[in-house]
Formats: sequence, C-alpha cells, structure tokens
Amino acid sequence: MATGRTHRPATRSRGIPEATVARLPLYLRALTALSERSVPTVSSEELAAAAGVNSAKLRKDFSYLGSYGTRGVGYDVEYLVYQISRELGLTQDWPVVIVGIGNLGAALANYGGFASRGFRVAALIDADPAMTGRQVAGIAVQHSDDLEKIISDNGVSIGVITTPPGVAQQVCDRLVAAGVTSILNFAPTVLSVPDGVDVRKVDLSIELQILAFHEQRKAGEEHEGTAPPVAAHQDSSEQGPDGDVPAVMPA
Ligand SMILES: NC(=O)c1ccc[n+]([C@@H]2O[C@H](COP(=O)([O-])OP(=O)(O)OC[C@H]3O[C@@H](n4cnc5c(N)ncnc54)[C@H](O)[C@@H]3O)[C@@H](O)[C@H]2O)c1
Repeated sequence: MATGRTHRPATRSRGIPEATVARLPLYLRALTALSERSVPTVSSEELAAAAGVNSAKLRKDFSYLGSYGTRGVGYDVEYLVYQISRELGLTQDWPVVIVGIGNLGAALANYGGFASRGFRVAALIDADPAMTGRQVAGIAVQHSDDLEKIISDNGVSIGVITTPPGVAQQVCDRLVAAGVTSILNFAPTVLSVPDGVDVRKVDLSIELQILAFHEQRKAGEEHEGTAPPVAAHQDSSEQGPDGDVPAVMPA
C-alpha cells in the first residue's frame, strides 16, 4: 500500500519491469494462502483472480521469472512461492529500523506479519528521552542520538519513518548518511533522497480520499437512477501498476 518511486529505470537490471516487480507481492500473498491450504498447483486464471490481476498479465509477469507452468496442470504453488520470494529478496533476513515510536511506530513494531515475511525489526529509535529503554514489542527503544551507530551495528538497509512530518526529512537524511538505501515513509511529507535510494510512501488518507471519490460518484449515480460501474467496487489496495492502480503514492 505504498508507492514507490524513485531514481530507478522502468526496467530493473535483470530485465524485470518495475510494474511486474510491484505485482510480485500480490502473487506471493495469493500463493502463500494456497500453500497454507496445501493446494499443489494453480491455473493462471485462478491465481490471477486471487491476486486481482488479469491472467494474460500474470502469464507475462511469470515469463520474466522463467516460469511458464504446465499445460493442463498449471503452476506448481510451492515452486512459485520460492521463485517469487527469491526474486523479491525475501529468502534472506532484512533487518529494519523504525524511527518514531509513537502511536504508529509502536503499532508497526507490534505487527507480527513482518517477521513471517523476512523482515526483522532490529531496532526502535525515538528522540524522546522518556522513551529510551522502554520496551515496545519486546525491544528496548533507543535514543535517536545513536541512530548512526544503531544502523551500522545492525547492518540495516531498510528504515521506516513514523515521526512527525516536520522532522521526517532530517531523519531521512541521517538514515541515508548512515547507509540506509530503502525507506518506507509514513509521514505526510515528500522526501528528497539521492540516487540509489528507494522511497515508498504510505498514506491511508489518500486511500480514504479515493474511496470518498467513489462514494460520491455512486451517490450521484443512484440519484440519477443508474447502477454504479463495476470499477467503482474495485479494491484499489489489491491492485498494482499498469492499469492496476497502486494503493500508494509516489514519495
Ligand atoms: N501514512 C499513514 O497512513 C499514517 C497514518 C497515521 C499517522 N501517520 C503519520 O505517522 C507519523 C506518526 O504518527 P503518530 O500518530 O504515531 O505520532 P506520535 O506523535 O504518536 O509519534 C511520533 C513519535 O516520533 C518521535 N519523534 C519526534 N521527532 C523525532 C526525531 N527527530 N527522531 C526520532 N523520533 C522522533 C516522537 O517522540 C514520537 O514518539 C505522523 O507523521 C503521522 O502524520 C501516517
């Protein structure tokens, strides 16, 4: 649910388009659900429906992975889970720091879903001295004065910013100077980063505004006595680029 951007070409060095990369997590989520139900194989149509993507697009995406499925049988679920996880770099553990341990930062730290997807919360950082040493999700909060040392000691390359917007750029600059090359920004501010640093921005209020737009349109159509179009019911959070609207906005 966040968007991406930044100083990257539309096609990655290994030849996989960014739009395909953005859909891989959708396939992985659908495949993981099948795997948990011990479903051995899946057709492109079934998987496309589960991921909310058109099946021709799915087959094209999988061709970039060298995965073509077997006619009449479909795709091997476990093997695809492995292939996509490997492509996304999820077969290794990624230490993540969260900076700004208020309402949102603490909620994210407590979210159990990161670890199961290969992201380990390595450290929690906050500027409030009263927070230092406090346990959140079983991790002691550390003071932001030590941010650079924390990044380097933990070999962190991914930082999550959940500070107030006024300090987000400054926090971002320090994270980048300390070696962080990927940032997930929850603060409602546009971050500037140098080449080679990826920023993805999550903004739930933008999602709500999009829903409000559809609500308004539905209300207008009901008023005119016409049925709302199917598109108005689509779940934008399930969609990716290339006509599938991402649930995130560029940083
Ligand atoms: N993207 C979204 O959908 C979404 C949703 C809710 C909140 N937010 C944003 O997330 C941010 C956090 O919201 P919140 O409700 O948790 O706020 P909060 O006030 O509860 O927490 C902010 C924390 O950041 C810390 N902080 C302040 N300056 C810092 C610095 N320089 N370095 C490290 N820590 C610092 C504060 O001490 C505090 O603990 C805000 O920017 C808010 O607008 C975004």
